[in-house]
Amino acid sequence: MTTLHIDHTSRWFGNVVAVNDITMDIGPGVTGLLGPNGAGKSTLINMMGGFLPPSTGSVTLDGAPIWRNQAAYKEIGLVPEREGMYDFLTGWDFVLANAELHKLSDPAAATRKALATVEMEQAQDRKISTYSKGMRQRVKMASALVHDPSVLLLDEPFNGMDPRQRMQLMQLLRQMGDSGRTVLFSSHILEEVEQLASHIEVVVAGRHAASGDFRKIRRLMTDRPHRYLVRSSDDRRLAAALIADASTAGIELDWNEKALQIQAIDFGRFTQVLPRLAREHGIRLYTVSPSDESLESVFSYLVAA
Ligand SMILES: Nc1ncnc2c1ncn2[C@@H]1O[C@H](COP(=O)(O)OP(=O)(O)OP(=O)(O)O)[C@@H](O)[C@H]1O
Repeated sequence: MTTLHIDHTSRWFGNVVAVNDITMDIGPGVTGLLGPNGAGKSTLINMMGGFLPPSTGSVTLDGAPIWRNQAAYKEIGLVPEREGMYDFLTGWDFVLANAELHKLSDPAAATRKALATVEMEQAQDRKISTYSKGMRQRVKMASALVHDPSVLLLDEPFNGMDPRQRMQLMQLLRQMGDSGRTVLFSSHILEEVEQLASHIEVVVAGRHAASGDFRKIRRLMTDRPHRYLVRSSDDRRLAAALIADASTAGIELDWNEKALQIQAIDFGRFTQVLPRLAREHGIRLYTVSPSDESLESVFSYLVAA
């Protein structure tokens, strides 16, 4: 078993609280760390990878603190988000350098194996400066895998990849999860996480917002109250008819937009009731549009829940 345990962990930078009292366990298989930009995902991953100490709380691997623990570093591979690499090196040299840093007994053999795992043998002797985004990502991956770690952490690994590269990486991560490794990757895209992760942890504004399989997270996100902006031929009459219905929790007249702002608590029912009531009262609907569909608002709802 290889389990990361994050226990009441916070991390701040000056006045900025990047991670705020988070507790979670990450075990074998593929876990998705989902959250909008600035949620604290990279900070969490850097603490799990031993690149950053927590300000308070603890981050451990099978019970042992990770920060400045060489034994733990041998078990962990980290693929960072940043693009900065040594462009003048070849892919081979880049991965070999990491194998040597880990003081592996046969660095060349380990490098060969890692580059084969990510199918980069063909391009291994080219300079990194000539690589595409996907190739760079794969070489970073090989470098993180060269010491055969049981925990693999990836920060936004799918950013900027084309669909084919994305599928290849998903397949590789799935295989690693199936083979008993602990694989954690961060993303701000729910669909990406759904496709790959058997378990999802959601963080928002430095806090832990939800955890579960994708069905649970999807349900949490679609069951939330929805806000709609509605324009019609008779907003006042429509508001009076709607407020009597249980699907609606609140209605405001928005003077700027010259429209109704409607808070629907039963999404399914509301989408049926609105056109029916409009028809019954002879009201024409001009606009019906969600006014809070941004990922941020969905995430904020999860935090408040
Ligand atoms: N070294 C640092 N110094 C100061 N502030 C930092 C530092 N690292 C992160 N932060 C701040 O901490 C917060 C969380 O950042 P973090 O990079 O962990 O989030 P993220 O979820 O990975 O977002 P993104 O996907 O945009 O990188 C942000 O407000 C960020 O500006």
